[in-house]
Amino acid sequence: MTAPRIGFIGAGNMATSLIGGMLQNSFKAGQILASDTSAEQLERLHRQFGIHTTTDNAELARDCDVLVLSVKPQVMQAVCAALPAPRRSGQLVISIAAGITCDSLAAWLGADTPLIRCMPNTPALRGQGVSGLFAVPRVSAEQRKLAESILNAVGISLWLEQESQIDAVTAVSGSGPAYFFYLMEAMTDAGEQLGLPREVAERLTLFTALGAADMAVHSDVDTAELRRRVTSPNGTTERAINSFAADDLPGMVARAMRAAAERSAELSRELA
Ligand SMILES: NC(=O)C1=CN([C@@H]2O[C@H](COP(=O)(O)OP(=O)(O)OC[C@H]3O[C@@H](n4cnc5c(N)ncnc54)[C@H](O)[C@@H]3O)[C@@H](O)[C@H]2O)C=CC1
Ligand SMILES: O=C(O)[C@@H]1CCC=N1
Repeated sequence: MTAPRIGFIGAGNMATSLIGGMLQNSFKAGQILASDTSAEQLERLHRQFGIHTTTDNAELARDCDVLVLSVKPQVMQAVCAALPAPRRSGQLVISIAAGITCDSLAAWLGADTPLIRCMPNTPALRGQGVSGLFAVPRVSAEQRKLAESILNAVGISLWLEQESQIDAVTAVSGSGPAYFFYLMEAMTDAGEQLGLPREVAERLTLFTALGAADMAVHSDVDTAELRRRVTSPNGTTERAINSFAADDLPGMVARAMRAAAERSAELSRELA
């Protein structure tokens, strides 16, 4: 069987992360195509990855076995409406856009389109991505496997039973890297305020984050227990954790993630 051709419509941050991760895995540059309105963005991608690029979205729709719709939610309807119809038989469409429902995509692309909604995240670039996937019933087992092969090349993927769960996935892992980056920014700033050179504070912060995440992923015990093991009675960590608790860190996180999930659902209504 010839390698499936995968076309990314919208070649921005997330598409770049996915393409970069795929090329470090089993995918070849010759089977990946990307289109974008920005010639500059395409030139960068072509130089970086050696993939075929074009400003013509329709070319990808004609040539590819899988279309990955990776434009911003606000332009998705116009992008879908401008694609040629009917498309290749059996062509799978994967949308990674926050908040765009399968019903909307089916209305814009045709009711018989095999559709998968996916919420990836940018660590895909390093093969450390995590994605939630939801397929409409008309997607075949083979097409599900094809989607998995793309997302598993850049990390891990989890299938969802209900489409509405994508809002929660967006709040947890889609937006999640930004929360950790924000915490790392704050820890670096605080380390500098405590008298460390900025580069030293940053290095300490980043490797602590990496080490903690790696330990948690490979641990037999949960993160609460791992936290307890760092926290000596009446020691330094206890003071810091008590300070976080007094400022209601868990409540802050819950409110922020609720806001993200609500925004995802709101986008679905706004852009339907
Ligand atoms: N950035 C992230 O961490 C994540 C983003 N997403 C989703 O991925 C999608 C893309 O997000 P980003 O990559 O962050 O945005 P981005 O702005 O970096 O990329 C979007 C690209 O689409 C291009 N574009 C605009 N109009 C176009 C058109 N008519 N035809 C072809 N290309 C066009 C833009 O020039 C841009 O390069 C969004 O729908 C977002 O919800 C999903 C998960 C994570
Ligand atoms: O902020 C956003 O809307 C997109 C979706 C998840 C991450 N970035």
